[in-house]
Amino acid sequence: MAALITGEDNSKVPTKQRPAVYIQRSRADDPEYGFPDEFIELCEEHFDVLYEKNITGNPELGKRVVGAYNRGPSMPITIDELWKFPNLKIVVCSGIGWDHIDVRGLNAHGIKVANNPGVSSNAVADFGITLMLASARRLLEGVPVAMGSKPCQKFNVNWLGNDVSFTSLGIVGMGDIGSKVAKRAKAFDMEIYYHNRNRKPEEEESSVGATYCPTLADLLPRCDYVMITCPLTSETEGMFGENEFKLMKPSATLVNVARGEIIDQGALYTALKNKIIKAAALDVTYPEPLPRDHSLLTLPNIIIAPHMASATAETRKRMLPPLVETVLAVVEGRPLTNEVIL
Ligand SMILES: O=C(O)C(=O)CO
Repeated sequence: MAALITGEDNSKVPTKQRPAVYIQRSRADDPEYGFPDEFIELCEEHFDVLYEKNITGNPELGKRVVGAYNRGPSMPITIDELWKFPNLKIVVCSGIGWDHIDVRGLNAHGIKVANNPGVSSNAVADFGITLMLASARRLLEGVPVAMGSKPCQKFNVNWLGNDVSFTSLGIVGMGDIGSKVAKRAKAFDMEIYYHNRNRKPEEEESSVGATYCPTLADLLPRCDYVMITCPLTSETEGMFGENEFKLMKPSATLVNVARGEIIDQGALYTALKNKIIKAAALDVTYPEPLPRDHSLLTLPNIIIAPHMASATAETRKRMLPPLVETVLAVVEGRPLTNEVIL
């Protein structure tokens, strides 16, 4: 087994010349963050391992780094951070999103970028449905009253929420996550509409029976719930603004499990405050977290989660082997199926 390099202890620098990987932050730094120990162990089967805090002490090892692992959008990896790895070939994002990585900048230095698609789609789809149900059934208003953190006088009010079953859902972004949301929503007998760059006949012809909407203007007026599941790109940034909220039903709820920047948050505040739309349920915002005095946090008709849609123990475990496999493929000159190509 290769030595695990731990910052201060440079006596453990391995002598065996094999490729190395850089892990942006490891559990060795803080057990609440970063990649689990299991990932380090998987990496060690093939590579020597370098962490951010011991780069300076290990120039020789830095030269052997071929792959760098990025923890996620909360920790963007910068070109400045990577200059000590002259032989770096690839930056691998732990999740699906790669919008926090300067793909063009890295490509210009001959460094590829890859993401980790597929493995977290079920968890993210589950969470989108969770947010939709929690918002519709006023879960976050009721629970603190029942559990004692809010005054109990309201205990016996009617707690009237709204139905989800037999309503309509608009899915914005019919990729793997959108498709899994559609299947789940069908089990609630929801009418499914979708908007996507490309039409997806399989979603229309399957039992989901989704209806394609070529524009948001077609989709929004028809939907009781709208869920954003598309990537953040220059086309989708700010896609939901004042005009889109006006096109939505006043009884509609917007759910976002994609990226905060897809919604113009100022316009969302105005739409929720003035009841242009009924509610929002977000797993993502910008920045994350929102400053404690942010206007969105003053509204009663919003739920905000801490970007936790993919956070299940099983999903996080499944995410690990493909990360190792991606760098191995590069080392062995095999084709990549998950390279981010712009
Ligand atoms: O995988 C990602 O990029 C996510 O943000 C999951 O929530």
